[in-house]
Amino acid sequence: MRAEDPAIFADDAPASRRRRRSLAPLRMLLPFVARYRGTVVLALIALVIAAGATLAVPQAVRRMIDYGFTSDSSLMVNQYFAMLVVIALLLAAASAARYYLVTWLGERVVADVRTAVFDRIIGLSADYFDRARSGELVSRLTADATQIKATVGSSVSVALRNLVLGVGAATLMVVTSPRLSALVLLAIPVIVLPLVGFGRAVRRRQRAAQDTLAEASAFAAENIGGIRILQAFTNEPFASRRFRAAVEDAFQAACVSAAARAALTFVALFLIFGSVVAVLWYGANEVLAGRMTPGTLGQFVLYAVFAAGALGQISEVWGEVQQAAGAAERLAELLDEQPAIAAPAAPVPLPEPARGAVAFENVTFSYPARPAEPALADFNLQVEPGETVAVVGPSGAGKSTLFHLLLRAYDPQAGTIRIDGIALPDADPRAIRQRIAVVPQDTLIFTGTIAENIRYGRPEASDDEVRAAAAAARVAEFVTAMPDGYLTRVGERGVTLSGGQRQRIAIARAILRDAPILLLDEATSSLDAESETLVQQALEGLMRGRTTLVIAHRLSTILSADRIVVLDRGRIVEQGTHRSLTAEDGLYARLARLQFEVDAELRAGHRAAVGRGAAGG
Ligand SMILES: Nc1ncnc2c1ncn2[C@@H]1O[C@H](COP(=O)(O)OP(=O)(O)OP(=O)(O)O)[C@@H](O)[C@H]1O
Repeated sequence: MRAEDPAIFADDAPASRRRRRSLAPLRMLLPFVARYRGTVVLALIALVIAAGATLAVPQAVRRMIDYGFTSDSSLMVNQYFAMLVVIALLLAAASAARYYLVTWLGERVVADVRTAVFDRIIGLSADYFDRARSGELVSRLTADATQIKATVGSSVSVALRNLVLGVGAATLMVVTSPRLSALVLLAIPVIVLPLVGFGRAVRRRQRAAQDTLAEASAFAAENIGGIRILQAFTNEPFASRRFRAAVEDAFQAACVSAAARAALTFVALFLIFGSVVAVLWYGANEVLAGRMTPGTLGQFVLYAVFAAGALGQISEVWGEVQQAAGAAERLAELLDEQPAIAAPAAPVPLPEPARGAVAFENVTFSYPARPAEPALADFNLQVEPGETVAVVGPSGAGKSTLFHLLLRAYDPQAGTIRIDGIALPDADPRAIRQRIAVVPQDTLIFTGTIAENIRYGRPEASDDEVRAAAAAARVAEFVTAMPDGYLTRVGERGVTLSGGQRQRIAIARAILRDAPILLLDEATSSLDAESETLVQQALEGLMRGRTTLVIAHRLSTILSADRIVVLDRGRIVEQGTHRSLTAEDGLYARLARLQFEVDAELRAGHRAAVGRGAAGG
């Protein structure tokens, strides 16, 4: 989707709204966690020690109440307090260790998940990106992954700690006073049943909140990406309104989710502590009747508070774990995505040395997004090694589609495409792409230095090779005038460079890549005469000795091509040289009259003006 048509946003539903109730999606994390078994075991040990130390506290408290205060010997009191200090020390050390280990695990796992998801995304083929929205993918990599970090790095450990503590406290409650415990047992269904119901509602609302947030992120990413177009169309108020609406939706969804969670917390805390008060009241009467010591009641109440607190905390993090299950599901969907185009089990190696022969044989292809409309129909074209073929034709004729198919972004539904005699599906797509250099119409410039941007053509190239490519592509001409030379930083997408400069960087990349086949999509944006001459010279250097398919927009390119192929609606309608095709007076002649001659006239006019200016100066 393009930045200039944000209206499409409104019609887009989020990629998936499947609702699942279970925690099963969290299973995807198992292989990631299993890599760090040692840490998991250490964390569990720390967890059990901390829980054990906590559970020892009420024992010490009972002794203190029953014997400590009544005994004449102050030695006993000292002993119990010393015991409490040791317990506190153990508790503190084990809790700190558990905190560190579990946080480490959370950070580690989420780093691994992020890397795995990113690797998977960049390995997917073009048809996936025809459907997907980059903003939403980024939101999954950031927001969803963070959610999982919170879960693995804290919620799960809180839940586990409270589970151990809760079970331990409950057992010790029974040991301390079976009668009071029976009373508590009666209260449990009263507590648990409403919690389960509320938990479901919370989960549903949280996934909704997360989905709306991803919507807002996708919208922001698209519009910031296309900020210049957005501003040029003065669509700021419109975009602002749309974003505000998306953010408000996210806010509303978050509020609903928070309200549900607040209600859950209210119900949980009130029911739990209400029950404790009831039990305490009963126990107090038992003590007054002399059926129980005050220390035992104190111990029981402490265990009950621990058990209740544990249950309360579990109910609180339960929502977070549910939320993480939603996030894990979204990431698992990405990890399960299979690229439509992958290397065969036993790829056929491309012949060495490369010759650069290209053949389209009876190729019929329609884009997956538009299956009824063939972009190429029964298309045949043989390009000899070293030959330059100019492809011309009206907009939408299928010119760029030829490039997509050669690069194996898509597979045709019928026919075969060969490079050096090997059918593309038989080879490794990466091996094919390594034989091809692309100079696109719009050069993608990354944030970084000019040298880094050129090196994109072949990351392992040496500094000298980068410099040589830059010189051949006439990049050197403008780089030497820049304050930091090749180390000058260019803004995101090259906003600090002119169109001609960006094109020359693209050419330098292709020169550095040094591939036998060159796919050149000439820029339509007109350059001034001087830039154009420089770009033209750079291109001539690049095309020499390579098989070149060029989507041509300039007369000079067409005149220097060995052959011109005229495409219309996915078929070749004419072939020949400029001279023969002009004589035919068909589609080419019409296009040439409309486009190329106008170009030539403009240039002639421009040169005359420059000449006059020079003469006058
Ligand atoms: N990713 C895509 N999904 C669906 N249809 C597509 C896709 N890309 C191109 N098309 C359609 O395929 C047809 C051929 O497009 P192609 O980009 O090859 O034309 P072109 O000759 O390069 O046009 P232009 O000169 O305007 O760039 C067009 O009808 C176009 O709308």
